[in-house]
Amino acid sequence: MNQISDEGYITADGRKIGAVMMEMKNITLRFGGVKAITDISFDIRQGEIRAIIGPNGAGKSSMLNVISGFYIPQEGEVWFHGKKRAPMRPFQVAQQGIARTFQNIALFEGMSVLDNVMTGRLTHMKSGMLSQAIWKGKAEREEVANREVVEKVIDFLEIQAIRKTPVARLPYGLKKRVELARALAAEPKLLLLDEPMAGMNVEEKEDMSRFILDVNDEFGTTIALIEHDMGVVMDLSDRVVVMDYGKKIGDGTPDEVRNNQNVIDAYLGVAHD
Ligand SMILES: Nc1ncnc2c1ncn2[C@@H]1O[C@H](COP(=O)(O)OP(=O)(O)OP(=O)(O)O)[C@@H](O)[C@H]1O
Repeated sequence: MNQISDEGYITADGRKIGAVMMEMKNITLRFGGVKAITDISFDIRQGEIRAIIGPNGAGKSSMLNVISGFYIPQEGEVWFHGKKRAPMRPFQVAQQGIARTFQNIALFEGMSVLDNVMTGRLTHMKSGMLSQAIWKGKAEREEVANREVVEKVIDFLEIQAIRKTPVARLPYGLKKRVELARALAAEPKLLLLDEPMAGMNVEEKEDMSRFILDVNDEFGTTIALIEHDMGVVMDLSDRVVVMDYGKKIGDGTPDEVRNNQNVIDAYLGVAHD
């Protein structure tokens, strides 16, 4: 990686990373007496794959929840595309182009893969029930356009064969892929992945890693992910934020983080899942 300038940097593998897309400034989040996040600042750049790592309870999911609007921090500011973000609800954050997957799969188990992925288009649907009744043509055109995006995502993630299958019948690894498909159907600018490889076998992890890299490469999607598998994190990410007990203890390229003594002491040097 070359030096980071305002415009961005070139990664070791030659990808062009752009300007800052999202900036977290001095974020503090409390749950009653528990401080989940203490005064953390970091940024995510256009086109980057950014990881957040740290031991259990470090505050990683809380941070992802702040980015996606599920939690409003008591202190600090969230900046997106150069503007300070007012406190907003998750659906408003989604409308700004931020989509996410969850640590525990959150799909509609009884619905087919196709219908689950279609729900990813909800933030793009402009026609309400009333206008659908009055302007049937417009609603139909919208439906066709939404279907096109969804079919493209289904092809891209190679899940055509299971498009009609109810999610409940799928093995775990495929469910995770369907969750990724639903998030991608929203055509996000920033994709948040909460432990995308958790519970997967080696082969499933390899598939998921490839899809994450392909999404970033093909659609230019910026990705922020939480992951415990260090091999995966170090392979996939351009830069890594390390959290411990709600504080930031490291931030840099995988190599910088790997050689950071605080990080080794708190996390990398000890056994973790
Ligand atoms: N909704 C909540 N109410 C109260 N405390 C919470 C809540 N969510 C998180 N916490 C606390 O905040 C701290 C950070 O939790 P968080 O889930 O963000 O950590 P994490 O790094 O994602 O952990 P893990 O790797 O185990 O998922 C923990 O002490 C946790 O108990």
